[in-house]
Amino acid sequence: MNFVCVKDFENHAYNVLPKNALDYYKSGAGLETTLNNNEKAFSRLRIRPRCLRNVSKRDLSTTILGSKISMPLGIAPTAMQKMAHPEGEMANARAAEYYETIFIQSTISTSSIEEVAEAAPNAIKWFQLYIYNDREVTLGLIKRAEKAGFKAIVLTVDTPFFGIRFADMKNQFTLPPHLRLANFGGEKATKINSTKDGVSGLNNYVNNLFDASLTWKDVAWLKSVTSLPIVLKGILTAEDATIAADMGIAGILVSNHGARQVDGTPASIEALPEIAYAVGNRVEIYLDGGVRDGTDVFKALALGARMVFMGRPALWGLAHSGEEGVKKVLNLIKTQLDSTLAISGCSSIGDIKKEHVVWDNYYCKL
Ligand SMILES: Cc1cc2nc3c(=O)[nH]c(=O)nc-3n(C[C@H](O)[C@H](O)[C@H](O)COP(=O)(O)O)c2cc1C
Ligand SMILES: CCCCCCC(=O)C(=O)O
Repeated sequence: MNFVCVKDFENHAYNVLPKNALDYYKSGAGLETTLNNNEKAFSRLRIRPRCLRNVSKRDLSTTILGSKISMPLGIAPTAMQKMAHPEGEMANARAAEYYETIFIQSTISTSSIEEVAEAAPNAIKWFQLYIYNDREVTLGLIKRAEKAGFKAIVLTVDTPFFGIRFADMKNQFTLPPHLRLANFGGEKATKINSTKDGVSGLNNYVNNLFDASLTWKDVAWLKSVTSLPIVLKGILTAEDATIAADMGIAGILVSNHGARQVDGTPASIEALPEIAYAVGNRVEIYLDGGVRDGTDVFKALALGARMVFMGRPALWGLAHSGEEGVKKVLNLIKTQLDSTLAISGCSSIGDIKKEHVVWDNYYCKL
């Protein structure tokens, strides 16, 4: 079968992944209203194409935190990728390396920081950080990422407590026994299990080991212990974006965590405009959540994002054929973005302007 869009890879993954893994990957929090809305909200945006603009030569490259990338689409951090393919994070990072874009490695990886660095030495790698109650463990992760050549620390700020995900509770999610969280030794590497009906092993792990007392003081602490630029992932309001910008944070990743934390938050693309308006000239802004097509990338850029990331689509690519599958997914979206640029009258990423996109009610008012 010819796979021509992300949905084809998603459908394939639904047929091949074991239930425990598939449910974990695909679920959102609670009733999954926000999960559906993450994708649907993109379809409430309309592109206003401009014509007769000589688009015979086009360039999708841009710069992010000083690094040149070939297109404004990267790979978001997702945990436990070896449940999708035996090479997990290493395959994903290699695909990002091939397409000269950014790979964000999760703290909760089934390949270690060092394994990913060795597998994809030339990829632009960022490290996603969860702050553990044990600050020495946290500091150890930061120092290892610095040593391994990672270019930024992405602090996830939307997970002080773990989201309620019905399927993981029903499945009593447990990490398959042949896998471990490769950045750790001891119980932090393996103790994702559940012994109680209706309880997910993930909630046990996070609610026991992650620091739920985090405040902006801890962001200042992080700034004081690393020389790497810091990106805050999970900001959804202008107020928090303003605090981050005032603190000199390098980047904000507008995200609702793939709608996995609390149902009822806005779609990421709905939250983007107020953040871009508040701090867009002071800090780099990125977005993830529901990006499934090149037109989504175009819309997010028009509304103020400098680049976007995808989470689940890369997992569906991994489940299809590892590194090659992720490359195919990246290539599909890249081709769609190139086509959108051309047909909208843009030759470069810098040509995408906010006037290129409006919310659907714009047309009802005319
Ligand atoms: C299976 C899965 C695991 C995830 N694990 C992490 C993680 O370890 N750290 C993190 O900051 N975000 C994590 N996320 C959230 C993603 O980084 C990202 O915000 C989200 O997947 C984007 O939405 P999308 O899947 O619609 O592209 C995870 C998301 C999924 C689907
Ligand atoms: C074993 C703990 C899972 C940690 C968090 C992974 C994640 O962020 C997710 O959304 O799932």
